[in-house]
Amino acid sequence: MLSVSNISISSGNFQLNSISFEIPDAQCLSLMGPSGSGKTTIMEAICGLRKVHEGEILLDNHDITQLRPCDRNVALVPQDNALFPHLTVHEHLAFGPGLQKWETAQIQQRVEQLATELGILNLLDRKPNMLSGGESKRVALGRALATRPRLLCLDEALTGLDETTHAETLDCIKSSIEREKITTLHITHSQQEAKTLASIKLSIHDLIG
Ligand SMILES: Nc1ncnc2c1ncn2[C@@H]1O[C@H](COP(=O)(O)OP(=O)(O)OP(=O)(O)O)[C@@H](O)[C@H]1O
Repeated sequence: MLSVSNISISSGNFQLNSISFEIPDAQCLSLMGPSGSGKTTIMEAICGLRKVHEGEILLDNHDITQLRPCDRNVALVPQDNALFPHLTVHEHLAFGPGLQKWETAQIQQRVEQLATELGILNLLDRKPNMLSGGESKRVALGRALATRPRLLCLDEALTGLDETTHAETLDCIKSSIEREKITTLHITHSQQEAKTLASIKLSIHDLIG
């Protein structure tokens, strides 16, 4: 469960105060609202990429408010995927488990499991410049899920895909979230995405009053 209590965050002159919300275990919350209203700022604070001046963020009752991003057990899929140009798909999926020093056999098992579930088993030797938009998104999702984080953050993760790929990738994300039983924070402008993924829908206006 994610519990955000009365946090204050700033980006330059932009300031958000007293932001509070909860996401129960294994549920997906879709956060919606106009451009520039602060959705990404909130997500970045939860990921540890932005300083929280007041309040606290609890993940499974563990206070992560001031932890380093890598110590939070939180994974992010950014809008542009941020894949590593020099790494293969296999290396992307193995990246997090490798950093956490998993045993080689465990890493291989997890890579094969995710690649199978995400439908990218045939792409394991490719680098990002040889992937389509939908394939790149699946790789970014696989990399995010690899270490079995406690929270998945999807920041407008499906923007820019054509209609068919969008629908297929949305289904793929929904299946992954359900299979992995992962608590998810999803930022979107799309009612359709929210309807498909979310058990809780929240407008940023509900948070800032
Ligand atoms: N590094 C920064 N320095 C100054 N202002 C910033 C910085 N990052 C974001 N902002 C400002 O903070 C505000 C909130 O931005 P944020 O990206 O959180 O909005 P958003 O709701 O996610 O928007 P969008 O839907 O367009 O992605 C905006 O006014 C933006 O200009």
